[in-house]
Amino acid sequence: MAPRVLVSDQLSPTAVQIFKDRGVEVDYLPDLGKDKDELLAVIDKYDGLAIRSATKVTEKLIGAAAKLKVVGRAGIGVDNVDIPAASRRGVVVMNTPFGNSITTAEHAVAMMFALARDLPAADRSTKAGKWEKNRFLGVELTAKTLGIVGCGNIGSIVASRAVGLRMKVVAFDPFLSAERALEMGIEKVELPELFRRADFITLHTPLTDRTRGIIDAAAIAQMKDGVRIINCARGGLIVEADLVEALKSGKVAGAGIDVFETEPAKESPLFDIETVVCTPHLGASTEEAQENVALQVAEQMSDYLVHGAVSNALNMPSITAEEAPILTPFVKLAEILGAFVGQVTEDPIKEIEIVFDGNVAAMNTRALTSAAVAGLLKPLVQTVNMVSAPLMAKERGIRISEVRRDKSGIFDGYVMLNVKTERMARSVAGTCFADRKPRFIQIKGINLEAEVGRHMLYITNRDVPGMIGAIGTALGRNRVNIANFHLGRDREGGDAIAIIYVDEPVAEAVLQDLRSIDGIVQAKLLSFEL
Ligand SMILES: NC(=O)c1ccc[n+]([C@@H]2O[C@H](COP(=O)([O-])OP(=O)(O)OC[C@H]3O[C@@H](n4cnc5c(N)ncnc54)[C@H](O)[C@@H]3O)[C@@H](O)[C@H]2O)c1
Ligand SMILES: O=C(O)CC[C@@H](O)C(=O)O
Repeated sequence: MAPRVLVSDQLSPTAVQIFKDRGVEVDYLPDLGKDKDELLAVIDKYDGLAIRSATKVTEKLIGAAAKLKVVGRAGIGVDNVDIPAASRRGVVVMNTPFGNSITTAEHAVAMMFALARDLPAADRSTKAGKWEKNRFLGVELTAKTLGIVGCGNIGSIVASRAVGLRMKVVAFDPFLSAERALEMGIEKVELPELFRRADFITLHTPLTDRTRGIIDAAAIAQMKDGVRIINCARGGLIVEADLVEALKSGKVAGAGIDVFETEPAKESPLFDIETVVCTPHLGASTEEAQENVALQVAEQMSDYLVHGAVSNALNMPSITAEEAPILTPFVKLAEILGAFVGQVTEDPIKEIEIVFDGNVAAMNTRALTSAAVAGLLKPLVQTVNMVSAPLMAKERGIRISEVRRDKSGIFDGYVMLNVKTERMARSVAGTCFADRKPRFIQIKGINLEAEVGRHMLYITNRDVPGMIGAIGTALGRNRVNIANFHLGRDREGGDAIAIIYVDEPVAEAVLQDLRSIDGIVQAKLLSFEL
């Protein structure tokens, strides 16, 4: 029987045609995504669901979707899809990472012009017959400083346009290397400096725990008087109440807002402020971008449903059916090693070397490398996947190399990740035993053997008596249950590490408590998707 796909958001007709051409039955019901109950009632009939941002793919919806195999997002952001829930149910989630980047960058640039010359207000006033020539005194963009927060696909396109407009561009992005910034003709700065120097600030990060509320009252206080702020990325990056206050006081001279804390935004205090230009999440809305993303999502979903081929999946590696049983645990291992380094590293990464030792060297190391790089980039680039990770690393000027070598130690095979940042080198190695469970076997050159858990404490300390007791007491005092405790040290009395597998995530206050123990150098909470 032919697979059946539901398109529940507005998508270009190209998508429907492609599904049909590829032998996939398709129901195009572009308003269904807005009606949660109706969607819930019919979703069990479909193998695929093609969406934009209106359809919310919740755990409940996935639970009701008995046949669902793939969700295809015609666009970039997947914050409307519960990916862990989809993964748990074996539903592949795909997006189209580059199809609307130019269009969205152009929207941000359009916002910048609109703010610089007060275009919407001038339009309203002129059409009202007021001819207020003296009221609208704009500012030039030439020679002004644009601060870009998040310089990935879209941010770097905005940068290139702004450079063409003869603006000075400063960018903050932990994954932007100084070399890449130089290549683009922009300056890499830290966030406080960007706030201090920018006349215009534009946001192009995903919405993550680290970026939520990145523009709040405290951030605005550091900015120039009269700064103009643009958000064509995600609502939630700006604390809207704080922005409203700053607009009212005149500290912020204008704001271009395409995305809102709550969408659809039918009302907002921002709407009452004359210097705010709002659009209803139109960043990706051009004929070209919608054509690109519709075509791409329909091709990808059809390929998966008809041939089992996977591309641009956020929760599944691209692996053939034959290699899957052997490779899958090592793909997870590689991703975990990457996630370990990604979570403990704050500097821009310059080099990643992946060593495949023993029997691992004979596997599909490309998939393993992609998984390691995806794991490494994930704490910052939420939507990275195994397909996009190598390209994203390249765009960020990160050099990747692979080393394959014969068995060199007691393990039949293992994977080691050596990462160089601008300031330091890091190394972590792991393997899978017959039980297919990933284990850390070496961190910073220190041997240990630690099964990987969802929540782990990574502690570095001096090798002195009493550390285990002190750590255990601090965790007990804070009612943190220890599932497993692993230790290692480089030499007697030297540097030591502890990897502690805990049942629940640990609060920052507990980490502070641990850090206050004499002899502890650092304590971090790490999370892994298992
Ligand atoms: N308005 C729209 O219609 C529309 C359309 C497309 C994309 N988007 C949104 O635009 C955003 C950017 O998309 P993209 O394709 O450029 O993504 P991307 O992943 O290519 O780039 C995001 C960049 O943000 C950086 N970053 C992550 N955390 C950061 C932090 N704390 N501080 C500074 N930088 C940080 C990452 O290193 C990365 O380079 C996403 O939120 C996406 O959902 C909106
Ligand atoms: O589908 C849209 O209109 C918005 C898409 C955009 O938010 C994205 O993340 O790609």
